[in-house]
Amino acid sequence: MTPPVDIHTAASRTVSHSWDQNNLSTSPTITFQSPPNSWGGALAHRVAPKQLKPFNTQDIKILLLENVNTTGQEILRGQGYQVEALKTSLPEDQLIAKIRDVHVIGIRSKTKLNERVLREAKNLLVVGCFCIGTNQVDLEYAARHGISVFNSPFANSRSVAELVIAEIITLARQLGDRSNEMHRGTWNKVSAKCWEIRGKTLGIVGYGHIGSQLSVLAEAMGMNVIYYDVVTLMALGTSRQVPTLENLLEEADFVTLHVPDLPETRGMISTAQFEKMKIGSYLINASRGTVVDIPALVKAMRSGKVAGAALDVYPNEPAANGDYFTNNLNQWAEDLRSLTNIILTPHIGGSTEEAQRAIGIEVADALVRYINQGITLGSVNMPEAQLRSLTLDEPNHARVIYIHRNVPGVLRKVNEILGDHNVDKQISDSKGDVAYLMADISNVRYEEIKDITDNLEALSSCIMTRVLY
Ligand SMILES: NC(=O)C1=CN([C@@H]2O[C@H](COP(=O)(O)OP(=O)(O)OC[C@H]3O[C@@H](n4cnc5c(N)ncnc54)[C@H](O)[C@@H]3O)[C@@H](O)[C@H]2O)C=CC1
Ligand SMILES: O=C(O)C(=O)COP(=O)(O)O
Repeated sequence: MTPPVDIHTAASRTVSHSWDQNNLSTSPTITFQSPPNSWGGALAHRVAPKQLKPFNTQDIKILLLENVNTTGQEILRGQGYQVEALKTSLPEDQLIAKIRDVHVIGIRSKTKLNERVLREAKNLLVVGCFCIGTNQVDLEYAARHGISVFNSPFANSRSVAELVIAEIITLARQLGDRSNEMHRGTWNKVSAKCWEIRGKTLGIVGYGHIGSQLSVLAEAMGMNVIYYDVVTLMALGTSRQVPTLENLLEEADFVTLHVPDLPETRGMISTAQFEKMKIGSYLINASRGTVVDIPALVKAMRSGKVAGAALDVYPNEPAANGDYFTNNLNQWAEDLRSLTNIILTPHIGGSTEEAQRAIGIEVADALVRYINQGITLGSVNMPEAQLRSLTLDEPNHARVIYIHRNVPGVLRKVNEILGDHNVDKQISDSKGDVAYLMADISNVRYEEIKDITDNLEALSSCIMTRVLY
């Protein structure tokens, strides 16, 4: 095909991984649509954004796992992308087979995108975590291979906080047990060891989006709130930060965990911590299953040290709904099921209509912005870079995106390559070993785009190059 001179009608692949020469698309002719209005004020501007190519949007293949909300699916389909949406996560081998083919993957908390899986993802540009946690993705490996990762940092925080409030009262009044008894036909009216929550102390471990929201709700119900966090944070209401986890455990009637999955938080609540807790206190974990040593919890509950617990998360969680909560999945599952006053829920902390809709919109918008415009605002593993959109007033402009290793001298070399053009605007930022450069250049002829791409890819620092025009 003879390329036309006008870059607006040009058809050429101008995005590539330096480590993979598989074409993302070989015949793109349709332009991208404009980003949605939900970008918000910061990105809005008066002149209509130009539709950037080179891809036929229908060439962009997206795999959505774990029942991503239809709001998100519709935004992506509205762009013309090919979207396959599955209700469950996939076993690793099936995931590998599918991920080889796609440019974008959307997941929730179950799908593990570890190095083994990502190594096979030769065409992958971007990952959307349609949830808060990103511990299921090897963020560093992804960044080093030019794959940006986005999430929704707080759209389900309120849902988790409300669930925890419900659990505090449910545990204090042994509602789960009374309800189970009634379901079995047993009337068992008791008040022994059933309490009001008014005046009791709630200890929040991790005072971030969820912990701080919970703090406000708990105080409104008359609880005293203390919290422990590795950083010093402003206390909301009359809550109080305590200096150590031990202080919190010794003082709290209810301990609730809201920390991310990190090496330091794994097994954070184990035998030594249960020993510090008050006799007859309660434990709630809606963070990650790795944070609590479950056999130690079982022991603490059998001994009466812990009067009740609510667990929403587990070290191993099944890929789909079904009768999976057995010892085959987690070796202590039957022990947990045999305890009284324990609420076991299947990781539903963020599972409300409101949260899932909001997450769908937020993450899908971020993916569209990244695919169509290269904007990394909100990325959890790339430097955040934003340039205002190219507009129809700028006909022969191109946006150069260069993801590269963060080593000295790169900018000079890139600017030599772009040197024959006027660089209208440029942004460059780094995060650890990876840097992200975006430059809008003017007076670009179609023939020059391939040269620019080839020259950038020839640099030893190159991770991935995209030229949008
Ligand atoms: N059950 C569910 O469905 C959901 C679970 N989650 C989990 O909840 C976690 C917390 O969520 P957010 O509040 O949004 O996170 P966040 O990032 O806003 O807050 C986490 C807080 O934990 C603190 N922290 C980190 N390491 C710590 C340590 N070793 N000791 C004490 N504090 C520590 C941080 O400084 C931060 O203030 C998420 O990472 C996710 O794993 C989130 C949403 C839904
Ligand atoms: O948002 C999170 O981190 C959660 O744990 C919720 O995960 P989910 O979307 O329900 O798989």
